[in-house]
Amino acid sequence: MAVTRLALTDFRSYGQALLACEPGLIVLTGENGAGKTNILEAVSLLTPGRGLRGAALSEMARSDGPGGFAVAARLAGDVEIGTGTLASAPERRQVRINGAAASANALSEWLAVLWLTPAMDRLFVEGAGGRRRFLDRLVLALEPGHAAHAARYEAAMRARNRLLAEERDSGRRADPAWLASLEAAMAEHGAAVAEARARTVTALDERIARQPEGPFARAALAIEGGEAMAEAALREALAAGRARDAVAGRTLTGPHRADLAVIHRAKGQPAARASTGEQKALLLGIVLAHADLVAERVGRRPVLLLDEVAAHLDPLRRAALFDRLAAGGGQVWMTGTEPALFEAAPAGAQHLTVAAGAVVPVAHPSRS
Ligand SMILES: Nc1ncnc2c1ncn2[C@@H]1O[C@H](COP(=O)(O)OP(=O)(O)OP(=O)(O)O)[C@@H](O)[C@H]1O
Repeated sequence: MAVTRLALTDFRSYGQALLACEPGLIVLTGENGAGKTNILEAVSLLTPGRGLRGAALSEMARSDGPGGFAVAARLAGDVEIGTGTLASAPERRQVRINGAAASANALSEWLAVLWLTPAMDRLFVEGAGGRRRFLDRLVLALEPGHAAHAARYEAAMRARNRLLAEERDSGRRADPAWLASLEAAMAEHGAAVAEARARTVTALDERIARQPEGPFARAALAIEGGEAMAEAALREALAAGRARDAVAGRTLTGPHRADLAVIHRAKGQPAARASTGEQKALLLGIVLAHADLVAERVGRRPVLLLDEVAAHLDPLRRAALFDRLAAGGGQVWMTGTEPALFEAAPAGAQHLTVAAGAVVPVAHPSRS
């Protein structure tokens, strides 16, 4: 899996930008605010969801542009995918695959993208939502249908919550058949979501356990909470929980309550208690092991976006990362302010400089 060409139109700081991309390591350097993360965000939008900043679509259109933006990519194998908005509907995401309109969830059939950003440094210490989104992205790379199940589950849950709130506020009984059909949809898609997450976590945990202890601390993974239930049990639990959920104003049972528990394997301690550096190494270890797992199972390595990761690694771990990236293959986008950080990057890496809304190739820093 690789992006071979990336075209941005009125996206963030870019008016027009066109990038011919190599299939291996792509290094983007430039000063603070130059637009490096914007490029990674553009690539992250070629998958379902809101991209690596989790931002609103209207924020992504260039602020002094005409409104609306486009991110278009050619993938290895000459598939064309693209996404963006129109000025007339700045919050409505448009997706095209090979020239035809498509749903955002359909993008996962073509490309899997995983990312690590500075904001994710707090993934283990903040709320479960971020870890769930991270987990779902790991799952999506292995099971492209996951996004559709998750979206249908959420849509049915929102409709049920609304119905229960109306019943509570008006005192008029909601149509029980309508509630039951929403709960049936939640149970069907919720069970599929929980099962797919469990498969991914089990496979990834086993894979990490088999690896020798190395420069990136090994994690043990498990799913906590959310009471993973089979379809029938989830349907019954939802039906039994109507009154309680109406009072709470939200659904209190189901896979939307699950959390990804991460343990520092060697220390047997929750990741949240590990040092900042250890937490980064744990995350990186998970993402690298996952890329190997996907390559083995799906036959294609996901695209990795590593935003400002190199700067936070000591020289030993940085060299180890470059070694692993070179050994694994696959397309990896990395950013940093200093070209010197990438002196030990594998031969064949593509080095680009980002400045003033443009992206230009540069000679490898060690050779310039
Ligand atoms: N919608 C927008 N329209 C125009 N410019 C924008 C928009 N959104 C963000 N920017 C600009 O993009 C720049 C940030 O780019 P980006 O985050 O990619 O920088 P960076 O090179 O990754 O920097 P750093 O090294 O500090 O992380 C800022 O100057 C910001 O003002």
